[in-house]
Order: sequence, then C-alpha cells, then structure tokens
Amino acid sequence: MTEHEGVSDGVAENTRTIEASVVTDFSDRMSYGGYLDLPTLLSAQRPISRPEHHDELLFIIQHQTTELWLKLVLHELETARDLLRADELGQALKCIARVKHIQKTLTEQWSVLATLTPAEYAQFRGVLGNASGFQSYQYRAVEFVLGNKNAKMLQVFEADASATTLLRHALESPSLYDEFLRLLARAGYPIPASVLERDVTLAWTFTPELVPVFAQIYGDTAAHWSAYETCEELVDLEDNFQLWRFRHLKTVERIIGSKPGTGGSSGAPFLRRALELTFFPELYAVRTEIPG
Ligand code: HEM
Ligand SMILES: N[C@@H](CC(=O)c1ccccc1NC=O)C(=O)O
Repeated sequence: MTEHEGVSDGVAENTRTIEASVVTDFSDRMSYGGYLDLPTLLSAQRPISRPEHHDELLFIIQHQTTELWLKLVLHELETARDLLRADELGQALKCIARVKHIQKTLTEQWSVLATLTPAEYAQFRGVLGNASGFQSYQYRAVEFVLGNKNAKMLQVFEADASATTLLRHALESPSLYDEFLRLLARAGYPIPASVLERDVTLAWTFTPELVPVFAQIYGDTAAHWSAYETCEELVDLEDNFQLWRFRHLKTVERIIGSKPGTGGSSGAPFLRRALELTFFPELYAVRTEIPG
C-alpha cells in the first residue's frame, strides 16, 4: 500500500476502486433489476425464426422500445388533455414538451432499423405471418388522443379485449385539441357551439370558422401569448408526428420496396396516404391568413 493509494489505486490498471460505502448486499433490499422488473423485460425478446436469424433481435427491440416510448407518450398526452380541461395550461405544456423530445428520439431511431438490408429482412419476414405495426393499439390510441379518430381501426383488435377497451376509451374521450378549444371558449374566444358540442368519436375535420379565431391570436401574439404558445406546441406535435410517419415510409421503401404489407395493405402506397392526414388543420390554414 502506498501513501497515495486512496487517489491512485487502480488507475494504472484502468479500474475504478469501488468505494467501501457502495451497497452490495441485495438479499433483503430493493435492487435495480428488481425495481425495473428486468427479468420480465429482458425475457420478452423471443425470436421465432429457426435457425434464429441474427437480425430478428434488432427487429423485436426496435418495436419494443417504440412501444415503451408510445406508452409514455400516451400517458403524457392524456395528462396534458386532463390538465387543459382543468385550465392548467402551464403544466399541460410541460407534458407536451416531454412528448416532443420522445418523438424526436423515435424518429431518430429509424436509422438503427435502416441498417437491416432487404435481403436480411426477407430471410425472416415469413415468420411474421400477418403481424404488422398496423395492429399497434398504442400507436392508434395516440392518433385518437390527437384527434384523428377512426372507429373502423378497432376492427383488428376484436380478439384483444384489453386493446379494445383502451382504444374505445380513447375514441370516446375528447381529444387534446377538443380540450384546447374548450379552454379557449372558457377564456372568451368565439369558438362555435358546433365545435364544443361535436361528436368526439369522429375524426376532426377542417373547420373554417376557427381560422379567424386563430388569425386573431396570431395577429397579436403578445396579447394572446398563452393561446399562441399552445397553438405552436400543437403544430410541433403534428410536425414531429409526420416526420415519424415519413421516416417509417422511407425505411419501408428501402427494406421492402413496393411489396404489399404483412397486414394486408398495399404497403408503401398505403403508408404514403397517411402523410395526408392532419390533426390540427386550422393551425396550418391560419398561416395563409397572416398578412404579408
Ligand atoms: C422492416 C421494418 C418495417 C416494415 C417493412 C414495415 C412495414 C409496414 C407496412 C407495409 C405497413 C402497412 C400495413 C401492412 O399492410 O402491414 C406498416 C404499418 C405500420 N407500421 Fe410498420 N414496418 C416496419 C417497421 C415498423 C416499426 C419499427 C414500427 C414501430 C412500432 C412500425 C409501426 C407501424 C405502424 C404504427 C403502422 C400503421 C401505420 C398506419 O396506420 O398508417 N413499423 N408497416
Ligand atoms: N408490415 C411489415 C411487417 C412488420 O413490420 C411488422 C411485423 C410484426 C410486428 C411489427 C411489424 N412492424 C411494422 O409494421 C411488412 O410488411 O413487412
């Protein structure tokens, strides 16, 4: 032992001394793996190709991590919607800010899957049968919470009672946009009664009467700051959502070209049409009305 051991021990070996205070006995204590239930999480990757294809693990983990993030996106968006209902605008914006970061991560993550070549994917695509991301109920619930409702999307979940319950609840609840418009009405903005009383189970469609309301907000941002800020946060959400859809489409094009999808759709052409969907059309239309 040298007199400098306290600071230099292990440095030459490129190892770090574990401090004596570090807890090592977890026989009777909460541990990392126990808290996170890692045995469950890490036993949920079960490739089914035989012999097992090297890249199937990538395919599974890409989907599972997306589903985990979607779970949090849904949690945050539902909370944001409830906070808008309670006129807690600042707190709602905090949730939306978090969702925006998750969306960026999800969009960026496509580059990992893009390392899967067409030939590699073709070697195990067959085992997927008719499974498809089209059957992601969390993805569909996020679309619903953002207002793009479509009751027909519940059809594919008929054999899955818990997915149906989750989606039916999202279908029948007012969307984030519905609650924002109700908040604006409470704040004195002239939101038409037809908007406030609409059937919230239907997809939101372009409502021209709202454009002058937003034109007033965008025409004097200082006077309408909190409404304006929320509008721009919603535009960010839609923008990010579309970027994810675009990267999905482009990844699909490079991996399966124009092959039909395992879910039974035409594949890339079907995904391309999703780029025409919009959550907050009036927030885009208002831009045309800005003088100049
Ligand atoms: C090799 C990679 C992938 C390919 C070739 C692919 C292909 C497709 C195709 C062709 C569809 C249309 C439905 C069908 O007929 O199957 C679809 C839908 C979908 N996929 Fe993927 N996908 C891939 C990866 C992913 C990943 C990683 C996710 C993340 C969860 C995902 C989520 C979705 C979702 C949510 C839909 C429904 C989209 C909509 O309704 O517009 N996909 N995918
Ligand atoms: N629809 C894809 C298959 C696919 O990507 C997939 C299969 C099972 C579980 C999730 C999937 N992801 C997205 O559609 C295809 O047509 O190749």
